[in-house]
Amino acid sequence: MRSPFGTTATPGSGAPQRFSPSSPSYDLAGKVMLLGDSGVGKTCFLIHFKDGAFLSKTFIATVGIDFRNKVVTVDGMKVKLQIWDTAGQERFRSVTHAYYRDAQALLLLYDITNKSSFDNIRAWLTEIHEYAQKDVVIMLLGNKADVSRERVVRSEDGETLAREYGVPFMETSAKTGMNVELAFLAIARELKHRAGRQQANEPSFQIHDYVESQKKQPSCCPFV
Ligand SMILES: Nc1nc2c(ncn2[C@@H]2O[C@H](COP(=O)(O)OP(=O)(O)OP(=O)(O)O)[C@@H](O)[C@H]2O)c(=O)[nH]1
Repeated sequence: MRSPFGTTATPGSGAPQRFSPSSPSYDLAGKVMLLGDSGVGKTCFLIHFKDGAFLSKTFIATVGIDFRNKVVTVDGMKVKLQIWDTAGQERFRSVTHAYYRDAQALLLLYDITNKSSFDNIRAWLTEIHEYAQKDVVIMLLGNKADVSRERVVRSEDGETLAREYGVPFMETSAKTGMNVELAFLAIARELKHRAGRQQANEPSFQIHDYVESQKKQPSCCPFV
């Protein structure tokens, strides 16, 4: 039986189990998908998290879907994130829909320098509600926060939209790395929390509070 977190589960128990020493070197695993319009920076976001590097300026649109694994440590627990990078182009949508169903978390990106990528977020959320699990963790990310001169979406607008849908929000930069790791760490902590892996003395985890307390703001926001 497959557990909702991809870990080995005792048949009938339903709960994720700790891996034995002979099993892979992580305690918990989860599937995360990157979604958003073409060109918002999903591939760069993943590459920055995985390799700490920013890809060249050449934009090569993702074809179909691809994934990378990375293990992060949260309070001594190793959480393997299987991160799926989807193609933002409309013509690949039917392919990516098939992958929504067993994702535990979705990072939904728009580009702060591209208004239509922000305007399309509602349509993305409609698709998510149609195809993803009801309790999927969603985080809204306004990417390319490093290019403040070309900003056309105010940070407040991202915050208002996120509040409307009850999801955490932050601005990010796949170029400088601003809030990139934080987004994945917040997801890993939430997965750990949902799997009931809190220590007895740990306070209950609230993803909104965690993101709000940890996120960095862009150094200057001269948007008028
Ligand atoms: N300045 C800046 N440029 C970025 C950032 N993230 C991505 N880019 C650039 O934006 C372009 C598109 O980035 P990708 O990561 O390929 O976009 P994508 O969302 O994966 O696009 P699809 O694969 O078509 O869905 C590339 O030229 C990147 O170099 C960022 O945070 N800041």
